[in-house]
Amino acid sequence: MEEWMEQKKSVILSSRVRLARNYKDYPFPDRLNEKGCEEIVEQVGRALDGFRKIVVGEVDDTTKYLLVERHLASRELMDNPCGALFFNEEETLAVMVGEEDHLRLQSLEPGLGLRTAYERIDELDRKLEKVLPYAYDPQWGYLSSCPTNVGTGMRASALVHLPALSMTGQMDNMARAVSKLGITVRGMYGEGSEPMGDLFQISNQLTLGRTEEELISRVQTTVESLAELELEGRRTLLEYGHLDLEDRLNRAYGLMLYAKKLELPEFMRLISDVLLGAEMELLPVRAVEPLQDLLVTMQPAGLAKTMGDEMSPAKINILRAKKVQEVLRDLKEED
Ligand SMILES: Nc1ncnc2c1ncn2[C@@H]1O[C@H](COP(=O)(O)OP(=O)(O)OP(=O)(O)O)[C@@H](O)[C@H]1O
Repeated sequence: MEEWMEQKKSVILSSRVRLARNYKDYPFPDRLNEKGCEEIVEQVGRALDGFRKIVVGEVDDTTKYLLVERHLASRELMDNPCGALFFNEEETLAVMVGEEDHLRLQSLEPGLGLRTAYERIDELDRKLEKVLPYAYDPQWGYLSSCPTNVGTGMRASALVHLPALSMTGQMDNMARAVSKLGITVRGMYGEGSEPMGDLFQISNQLTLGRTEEELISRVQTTVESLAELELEGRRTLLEYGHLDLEDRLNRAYGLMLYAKKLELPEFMRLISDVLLGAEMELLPVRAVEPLQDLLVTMQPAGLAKTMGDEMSPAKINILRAKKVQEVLRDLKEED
């Protein structure tokens, strides 16, 4: 049982719960003028204690991309210059103002932590509701410009790594099957993002007509079932294609150890295999967590920041290869 829990932890990388909230006395964001947006930013800022504030229009592109890479903000928020992001020091709580809704409250947790994430965001939501005039209807619940967000306004999601299901060509079928249960499968950066590195975001499709607890339970059960199927897939690969699997994983490891430049799509493909190899103990890697961290730190804006804000793709690719090798050498198990 303990071993299963450990393995499952490596499949489920992080959890997020977000709540969509709107003001009752302002038009929805697509009709909101700049003045209205600034007023809401100001009021939310006053209601939040100890949060860092970033106004989208006041920061450079690298900082914007970095916030998306760190999963603190959505891509959509970054298109609104008067929008703002507030987040706490631990980066576990964030509030986006001026996204698809006036407010998007989000809570992030490592691993499968949907309930903890929900409790934390619920506490913040109750605090804000006391001072901000939310648009709420006793029959429909929280109101939103997009019908899929009316009701609880909640999306609960988990970011999962499913290389065995991808390798065996089962992901399309899985996505179709879970959609019948009201579950959506997206890429790692959410709506509209292509899956990379066999990373998928699993979340509830609708927020109306069910309680928060029901929605979380449904996402949690689906994610746990997918994790079980993934682990089963790994066992099958070991049993029936051991040599092919070892060959593929070692090739990825070798490329990562010796490449002089790594573009993002290639890096994401290789890191997925190397993570799988480390988790299955088929590669000489001592620990998995530093590899998981690379999924965030090796994205372009994070690397550009370490080079002093220069977004030159060629230089970023060289730096990525160098940094990955430092980590892999540090994690190498002696023979
Ligand atoms: N489980 C998760 N772990 C880490 N980050 C996540 C997770 N789920 C979502 N995110 C991040 O949240 C951001 C928004 O994701 P997404 O577009 O799916 O949600 P949303 O904006 O709440 O949904 P929508 O606007 O479609 O109703 C993305 O940048 C994504 O990286």
